Amino acid sequence: MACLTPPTQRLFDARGRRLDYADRTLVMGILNVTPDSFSDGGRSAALSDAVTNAWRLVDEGADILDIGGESTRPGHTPVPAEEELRRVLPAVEALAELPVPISIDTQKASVAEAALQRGAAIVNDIWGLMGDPEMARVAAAYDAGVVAMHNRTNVDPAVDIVADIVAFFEQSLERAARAGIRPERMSLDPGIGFGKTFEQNLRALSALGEFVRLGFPILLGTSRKSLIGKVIETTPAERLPGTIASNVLGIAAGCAIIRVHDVAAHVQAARVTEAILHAS
Ligand SMILES: Nc1nc2c(c(=O)[nH]1)N=C(COP(=O)(O)OP(=O)(O)O)CN2
Ligand SMILES: Nc1ccc(C(=O)O)cc1
Repeated sequence: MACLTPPTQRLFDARGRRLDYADRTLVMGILNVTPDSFSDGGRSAALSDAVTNAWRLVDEGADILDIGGESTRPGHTPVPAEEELRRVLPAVEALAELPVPISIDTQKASVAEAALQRGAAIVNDIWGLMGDPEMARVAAAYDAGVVAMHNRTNVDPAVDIVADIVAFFEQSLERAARAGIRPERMSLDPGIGFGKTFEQNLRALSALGEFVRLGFPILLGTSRKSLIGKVIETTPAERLPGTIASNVLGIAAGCAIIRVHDVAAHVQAARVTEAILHAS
């Protein structure tokens, strides 16, 4: 199988924006320019709010800014490409001078390409290059970084989710290799909250070390998600403590990137976690 071999250095390289995760976890700040995202919908839908919130996330210590124009929460209504472009492109353009790389959170190759043309550096695909058939080609053409997230169309409680995630990653890496994407450009994400039962989400979180051992940077996205509300009844706005708990364990397991709404709190949590890990 034409699978990518893992990079030799702990560097995630997106269009020359080198993200070093050897000594510290990278924090990806979430900017949803949507009216309906599950926890921050509407907060950055107006361009002036998007710009203000983006700079705040960077001031708080975000290493990457993830811009999304379609909520993919369970039960979401799909957004046509024209509408998604109308939402994300002004934000990508207005934030081109940001000191951190922009990642475009989209499942559409046309949206990814338009954002890459305007300076985005990373494609964050919730279908791990296995959805839109043009996605891998577009990422390769721009030498973009890629976040390949595991997902499933059907939730199946009987599936061994860890084996399913590893098999999916292998297929994503094969697609990436075929399209000419370099190993240093790839990161993998188990897709917490996507196509999984509550038990499977917990199982995936408890097996992060197995994904880390594949050798590619692992991105973890648990921020304010419903699995936290299932453990302890809370609204999304009340889930920061549970989010931090999951990310601290993710860092201890070797994850390279955490994707979060609450950047300042996670920068502090990450630095303290790393200080303790380095002392041992
Ligand atoms: N790579 C990756 N991408 C993601 C992930 C994730 O875990 N990993 N979670 C999301 C859901 O969170 P968001 O706050 O963006 O919610 P929304 O889908 O309602 O906009 C959206 N995008
Ligand atoms: N896009 C998503 C948004 C939210 C969740 C969740 O709360 O589990 C999952 C996916």
